[in-house]
Amino acid sequence: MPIVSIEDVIKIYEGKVTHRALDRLSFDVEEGEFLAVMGPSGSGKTTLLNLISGIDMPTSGKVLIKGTDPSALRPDDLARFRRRELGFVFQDFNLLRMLTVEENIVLPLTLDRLPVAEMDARVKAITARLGLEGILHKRPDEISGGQEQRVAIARALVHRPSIVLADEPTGNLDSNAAREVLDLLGTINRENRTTFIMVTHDPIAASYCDRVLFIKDGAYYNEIHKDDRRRTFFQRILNMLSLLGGNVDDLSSVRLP
Ligand SMILES: Nc1ncnc2c1ncn2[C@@H]1O[C@H](COP(=O)(O)OP(=O)(O)OP(=O)(O)O)[C@@H](O)[C@H]1O
Repeated sequence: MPIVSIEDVIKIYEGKVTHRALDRLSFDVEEGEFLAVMGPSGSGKTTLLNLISGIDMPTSGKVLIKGTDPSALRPDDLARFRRRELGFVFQDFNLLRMLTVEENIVLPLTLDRLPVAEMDARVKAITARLGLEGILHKRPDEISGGQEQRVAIARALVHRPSIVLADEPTGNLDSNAAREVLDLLGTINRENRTTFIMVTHDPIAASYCDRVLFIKDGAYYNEIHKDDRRRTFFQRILNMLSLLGGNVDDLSSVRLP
């Protein structure tokens, strides 16, 4: 059974002007997959992540996460379901500036009222894994962007979610920090079999994934699967983006590092 199923989903925003942000979109994500979602600006990528995370509901069609329809859950159950099953990584890190690195990472566990010894053990394990031991008592303003994103990833993983949703996780990083973060996500994906769904505009970031799904005007456009070599996969992603058109950055300047 797929871990995420998007079944004929339509999302219409009602307002002064109604807007169909997703248009009969269907696809599955398999457990342990690392999926990138790409598409021009306004094609519905964030809307899709909001539906998967249960922040918003489809107008019609179904979103199933491990067979559960989040929109059918009561608010308390939905909150618990999101905390247990999902982790989130954002472009701007979303760390709490007043808290230390360690406090930011432990935060999701305090919401689940785990015993202190269990929380300590989990924070130790994840910070060792992500190489954050040396900065646990620093605050976000005292560390680099790449370190901030690693802290955000530790926070997303500390409660061992089955799915991590990442919205432009490398959008605010320089190319070296971006590569480190992508390598880290890839390692976690392989070793823990955590499923990743990553929205990105960046073909280099997408080339780290197993599959890239392209959407246009809220509808499925195409998808490509990784082959043996990242360089040729990257080139195929670029080709698809140029076919897709829309507001895609000047691709002629993009080169695989
Ligand atoms: N709350 C809302 N009310 C009305 N329209 C909305 C709302 N949120 C998004 N939209 C519209 O729905 C469409 C899809 O938006 P969405 O943010 O999902 O696109 P996106 O692919 O994530 O874009 P970007 O790459 O620029 O972040 C856009 O045309 C947007 O203007």
